[in-house]
Amino acid sequence: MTARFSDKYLDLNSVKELPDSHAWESIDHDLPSDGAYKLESVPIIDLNHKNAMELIGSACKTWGAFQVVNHNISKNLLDDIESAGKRLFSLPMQQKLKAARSPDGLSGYGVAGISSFFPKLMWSEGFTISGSPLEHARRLWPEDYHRFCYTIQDYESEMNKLAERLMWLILGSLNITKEDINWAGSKGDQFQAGSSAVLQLNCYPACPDPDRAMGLAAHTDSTILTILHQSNTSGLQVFRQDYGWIRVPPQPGALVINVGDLLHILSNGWYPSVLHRAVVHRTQHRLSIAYLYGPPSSVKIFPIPKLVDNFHPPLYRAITWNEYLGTKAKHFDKALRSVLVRAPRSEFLGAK
Ligand SMILES: C=C1C[C@]23C[C@H]1CC[C@H]2[C@@]12CCC[C@@](C)(C(=O)O1)[C@H]2[C@@H]3C(=O)O
Ligand SMILES: O=C(O)CCC(=O)C(=O)O
Ligand SMILES: [Fe+2]
Repeated sequence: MTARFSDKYLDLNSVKELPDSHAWESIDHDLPSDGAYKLESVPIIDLNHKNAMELIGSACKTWGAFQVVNHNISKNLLDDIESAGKRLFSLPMQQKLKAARSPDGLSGYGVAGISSFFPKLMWSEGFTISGSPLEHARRLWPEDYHRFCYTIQDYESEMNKLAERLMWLILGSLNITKEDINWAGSKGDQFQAGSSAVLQLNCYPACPDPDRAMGLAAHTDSTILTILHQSNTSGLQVFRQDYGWIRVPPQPGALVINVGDLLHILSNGWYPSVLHRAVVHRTQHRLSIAYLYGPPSSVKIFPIPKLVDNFHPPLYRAITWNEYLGTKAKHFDKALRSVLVRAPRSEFLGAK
């Protein structure tokens, strides 16, 4: 079912009643923490802690996500990127549409790419930046596009350093060192060279009927890891087996780290990618900025040989980030399964 153009580009900020195009059926809003017992949320890890690596390893295994503090990203930069996002989303709709994402492109303004897999539209707007933001920024602010571009550049370069540091901490917790991965190089310079990250700005306007609306539907990220900066408004939830949806409360200055599908493959299934979603509010709007970090786009990703032995055969075949994004665009939540080496047993094939 495809939504009409007018639904897809509805100005959510001016809608007084939830339209049918955005009204979801049966959203599971019952959180275990609302009930009789409280389950804590993803751990908050101090990167200066002497056991940071072990703490991160155990968070990746049990949650597939954690928050970090003492990450060395300045408050100024976090505030700047948030203001840049606010400035963008508060532009009039006809201005934002000048930078609309083209049907076959990654970059630009529009609904989340995964929208086509759901019968209803999400209560959010997105702006995706892959490569230089110049062309789109010029269309948004013909007179004053530099400021936006500088902020994006600063933010991406700081995030790249943090993402790399986190990747080595995560892999380190599995006893993997820089010598075990040739594409990342001992200096990690290939990562710098290949444009290997995408920046996603998400805006969730206040919603007249939040219980029947979905900000961003449940998904895993097609990345090695994602660094998420959520403004001081709640909304992010992660799914934990046997418990259900758990809130990830905003913690001032902390960044949320998600394990993505490519790390799931690299770790041969030791660190599963985390299913997550964003819900919306009646009165508060919310902004989030996701730094989606991956390998150079044409490097083959496969289970790290050190993690493979007779008892742990490789679960996934080799695939590049580019190929994986194509697979995700086609199979969405069945993408990871389609990269499995062995065909899944028939009972796992599901109805579709
Ligand atoms: C590099 C990426 C990763 C993408 C696709 C492409 C550009 C935009 C990313 C997101 C961002 C929003 C959630 C998501 C699920 C979406 O719809 O677009 C992400 C998706 C993925 O992680 O699969
Ligand atoms: O807004 C959020 O908290 C989640 C965003 C997200 O999952 C994404 O951009 O991939
Ligand atoms: Fe995500």
